[in-house]
Amino acid sequence: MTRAHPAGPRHSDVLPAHEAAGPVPVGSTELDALPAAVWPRHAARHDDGVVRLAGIDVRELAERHGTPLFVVDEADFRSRCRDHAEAFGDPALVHYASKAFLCTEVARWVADEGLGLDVCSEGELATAVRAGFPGGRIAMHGNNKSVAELSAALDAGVGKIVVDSFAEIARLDDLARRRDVTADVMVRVTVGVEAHTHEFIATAHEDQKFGFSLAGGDAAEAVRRVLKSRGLRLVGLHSHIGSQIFDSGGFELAARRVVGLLAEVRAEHGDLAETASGLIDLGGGMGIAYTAADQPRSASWLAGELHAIVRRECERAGIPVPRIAVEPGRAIAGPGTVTLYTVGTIKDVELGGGARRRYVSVDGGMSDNIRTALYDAAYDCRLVSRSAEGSPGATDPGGDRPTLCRVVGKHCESGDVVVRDCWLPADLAPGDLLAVGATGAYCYAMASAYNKVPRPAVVAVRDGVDRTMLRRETLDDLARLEVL
Ligand SMILES: Cc1ncc(COP(=O)(O)O)c(C=O)c1O
Ligand SMILES: N[C@@H](CCCC[NH3+])C(=O)O
Repeated sequence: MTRAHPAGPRHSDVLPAHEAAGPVPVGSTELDALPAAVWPRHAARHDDGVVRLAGIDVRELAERHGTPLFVVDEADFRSRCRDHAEAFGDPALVHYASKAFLCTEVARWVADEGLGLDVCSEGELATAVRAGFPGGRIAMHGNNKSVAELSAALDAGVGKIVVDSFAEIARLDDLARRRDVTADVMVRVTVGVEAHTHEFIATAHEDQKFGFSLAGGDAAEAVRRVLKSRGLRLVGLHSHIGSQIFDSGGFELAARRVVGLLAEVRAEHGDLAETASGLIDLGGGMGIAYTAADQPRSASWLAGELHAIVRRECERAGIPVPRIAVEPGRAIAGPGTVTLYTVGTIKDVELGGGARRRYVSVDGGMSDNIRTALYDAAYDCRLVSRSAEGSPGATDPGGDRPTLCRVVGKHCESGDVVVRDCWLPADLAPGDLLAVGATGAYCYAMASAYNKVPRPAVVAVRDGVDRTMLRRETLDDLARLEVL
């Protein structure tokens, strides 16, 4: 086991919550700021103090669609697709990891931008198919793909299936031969890298469920079995080390080890130029800024690093340089979306020793954002329906200070926290709109209807126009599975 950069950079997902809130803002300008790395590329606070998203007043959005509301900046999403495509030199080598957020419309955007799509269930695949996503540009993942899922993938003409277990290799070979087709597969390799991220979202250390161990020899054996199977064709090797990663150390180590396996495969099986030597997929995991404390790297920087390391390792091993594919999810979907909430109640709680905490309850919570409860994630939260200017203490350093708040949801759970600590104006009041930034990845995708709270709507905004992509769940929707 190798730990990549054990003392790596600190970022908001690992900061103690009070530190994640940042220093006390000195005035309304700081309270009103929308840190550029965190907020959508087309978010701006206008002179009237109200935030516009792609030119649309957040109060209008709340009025038309209700809150909580996910607002997706379409041009932001698309521009991040392009950033990655340019960085990696070919849009088809960038597979958007649809688990971050997927609906039919988003699948169309990804198709439009020429990217590939990574799916990991029959449901994600069905959404892609419904969108008319070209099957050949889809890759299918999963550590326990069922016969039904593998069959659906073959029927959809999925371009690549990333095999993850010996049972799956046999299962897929059988299904492909029955259909008289050859399935293109990649072997998912567990490279033994402990990525510097939350333990729940690290995926390349040995002790976990994904992939074939490199160190234990299973990866080499998986390659042997694929090469022996008449229904399968090996098109590359795959590694994914985890998610929300800021430094390149883990990716570098993974790349080095995958290239090492590639060299072994060539030594054992000869020149597979048309097949395994052609492609390595280094997965997703690129970190984004959730608060101003986070400093994510650009796609072009990461692409430069990965290309350099793969080239160097291939030269050292004396093998041809493969193409490099990646699967960013969060880095494409995350920063362009915000969640709008309406403040419902405000409560000050004595903590002892004179300390107090202000609980600000909003109309959503852990059902639309489980990441805070699950990973202790930090978020940037702002008052967006008006400026903090005029709020007591916001402009007068001698007056009441901006208040350190905990933004909580409406669920029957004390861990129902949306933003553990953030500074908000002292005069925040019921009816004010708050927005939480960078909620495009793994928020709606992991939403639930806990406490029978309906899931929010998701709207796309672009050039002053808003469009509902997913309508708000209704009480009737919640009852639709009941068999009476
Ligand atoms: C195999 C695979 N690829 C890509 C991703 C996308 O990760 P991220 O959204 O962090 O880029 C994941 C999720 O961690 C994954 O499991
Ligand atoms: N759901 C996680 C990431 C796991 C990604 C899937 N392998 C998150 O919110 O950060």
